[in-house]
Amino acid sequence: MLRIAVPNKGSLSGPASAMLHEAGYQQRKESKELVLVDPDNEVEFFYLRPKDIAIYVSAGKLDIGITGEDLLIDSGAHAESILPLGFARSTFRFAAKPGAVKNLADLAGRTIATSYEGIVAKYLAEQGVDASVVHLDGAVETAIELGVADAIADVVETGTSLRNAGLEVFGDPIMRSEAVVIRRTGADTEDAKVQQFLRRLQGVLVARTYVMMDYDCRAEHLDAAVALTPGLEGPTISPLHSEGWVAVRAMVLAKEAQRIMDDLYALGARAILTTAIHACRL
Ligand SMILES: Nc1ncnc2c1ncn2[C@@H]1O[C@H](COP(=O)(O)OP(=O)(O)OP(=O)(O)O)[C@@H](O)[C@H]1O
Ligand SMILES: O=P(O)(O)OC[C@H]1O[C@H](OP(=O)(O)OP(=O)(O)O)[C@H](O)[C@@H]1O
Ligand SMILES: [Mg+2]
Repeated sequence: MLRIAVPNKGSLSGPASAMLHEAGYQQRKESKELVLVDPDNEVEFFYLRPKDIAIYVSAGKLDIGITGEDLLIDSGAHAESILPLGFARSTFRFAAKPGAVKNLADLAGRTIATSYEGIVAKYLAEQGVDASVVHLDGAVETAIELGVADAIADVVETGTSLRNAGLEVFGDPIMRSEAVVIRRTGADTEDAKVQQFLRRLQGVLVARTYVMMDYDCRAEHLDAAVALTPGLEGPTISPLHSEGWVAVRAMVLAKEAQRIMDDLYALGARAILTTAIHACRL
């Protein structure tokens, strides 16, 4: 049985379970379930606090886990990312009242509130800034107003939380993060079960990113059409019953599909269709 850690709460939890479900795995029906065995797929899921996942995986009892890159770094655990998953994308930044702190050097001798002490302490040490760090569990943006800190370091996605608290970022982003699959550093990822799990998730990522495009075009326009839809290995070309026409089928990036359809139409292609891909193995 492959043993996998899955976030039980917060921003990572819903999208992680949705991705596992799309990859054909059973997922828990209610949020109080802590362990779920999926016998058909020979997988056991452990629903754990996102901050703890890297620590469990590094201890070696769980084969892999899903967590945030920032949480992985913050934990300092002996674990590494093996597959980025494209959700829970965020940056990690310093912020303060406008004008109160202009740059990193201004933080010397000041207090910074954060839920990610590991990341902040490491970054300050690398940058040679001597500041105090105070740990808060969440809603860190309020710490300045309530006099607990001079600045904060927190996850920023849209920036709404900072704006609502009347704060402004300063300095370079400390790091960028997204959800990732992790394993214990140096663990055997050639293991067939781990490889199968990763291929399933990669299949979901591809199915979310690409659509299948079909169209008919005149044989003399085929080269120009194929340049627009090169596919992954190459498009499938089939003869049509009508003399001088061919049918073409290729995967294209979903976000480019409408532009490609316009360009194909302008070339004289017709019956241009796109269909969703539900699952795939490349
Ligand atoms: N608003 C957000 N947008 C995108 N990613 C986010 C956001 N907030 C947190 N994350 C990401 O989610 C992970 C944090 O997960 P975690 O569940 O600990 O925090 P949370 O979503 O803030 O939940 P909680 O309410 O329990 O603090 C990190 O990888 C972080 O980068
Ligand atoms: O830039 P934004 O789009 O506003 O997103 C960032 C905010 O989202 C998360 O907070 P969450 O709602 O999880 O509350 P928390 O601070 O209690 O963790 C994070 O900690 C930031 O506060
Ligand atoms: Mg949070």
